Amino acid sequence: MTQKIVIKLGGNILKNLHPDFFAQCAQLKEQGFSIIIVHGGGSMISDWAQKIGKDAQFMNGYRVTDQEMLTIAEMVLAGTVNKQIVSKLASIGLTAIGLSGIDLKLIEAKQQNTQLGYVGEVTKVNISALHTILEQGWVPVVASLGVGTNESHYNINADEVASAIAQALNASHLIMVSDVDGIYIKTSSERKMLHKATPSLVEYYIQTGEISGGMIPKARSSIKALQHAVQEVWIVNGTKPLPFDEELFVGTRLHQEVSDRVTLS
Ligand SMILES: Nc1ncnc2c1ncn2[C@@H]1O[C@H](COP(=O)(O)OP(=O)(O)O)[C@@H](O)[C@H]1O
Ligand SMILES: CC(=O)N[C@@H](CCC(=O)OP(=O)(O)O)C(=O)O
Repeated sequence: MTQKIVIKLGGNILKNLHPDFFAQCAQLKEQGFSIIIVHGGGSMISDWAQKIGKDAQFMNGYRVTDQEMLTIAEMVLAGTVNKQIVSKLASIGLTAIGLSGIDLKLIEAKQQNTQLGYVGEVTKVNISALHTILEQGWVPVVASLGVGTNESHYNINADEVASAIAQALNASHLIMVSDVDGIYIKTSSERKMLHKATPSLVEYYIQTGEISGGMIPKARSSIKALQHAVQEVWIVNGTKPLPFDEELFVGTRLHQEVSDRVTLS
């Protein structure tokens, strides 16, 4: 079976993605990997909300989403952002199909927390729909929305959608492309990048408050993916080329606890 790589694109990085990013996606496909792109667009949702005089409000990295904000999120994520990425992939010769988690009921969800309104957490990924798309050799580009029972729609953190898809597809890698080099940790005298870490270390830094804001859902989603057979999660800066050369790796590389590792002989 072909190995799968899930690539998550954060909203902040979309305007400043390294010019080679899409060509690198094409190279992965040429090398025989299936790739799945999941995207957010948090900063664009906030910009459009502001245009109609609506302030963005967050709790632990999640956007408080009332009906009006959900509508903005749907327009921005499934509309402009999704189609921009599809067009970029098409421009380098890949056949990309843009979907939101609502299409094909790709992402089923339930309300995460009543205080957040229409924010969902993933309950199910429609794997057979994704397999059908991948079997065509197409690249699915998934906007982070979900559908609940009674057809309600939800705004879902894109890191969580990417992680759920990586888990469901048994992806080998989940690559979180963000606007920071990786996870930074403050020591008494300096701010250092965490180059390699296990889930328990990441959880520790969430508890100490070193990891905060939007990095909390990213870190927790990464931990979940690793607990479900994803071999590695990378948190990398999208202004730089994807670091496929191990020697030149820049970013945070998260791997399973040593005792959890499955060795293939
Ligand atoms: N320990 C940390 N290391 C790096 N970034 C952190 C850390 N704690 C909080 N952050 C914040 O998390 C942000 C990344 O999360 P987010 O903005 O949601 O990214 P994305 O849009 O790529 O999903 C960083 O820009 C930074 O402001
Ligand atoms: C519930 C929730 O917070 N949803 C996110 C969905 C977009 C997202 O995750 O975008 P980034 O990847 O750019 O952060 C939001 O509304 O901002």
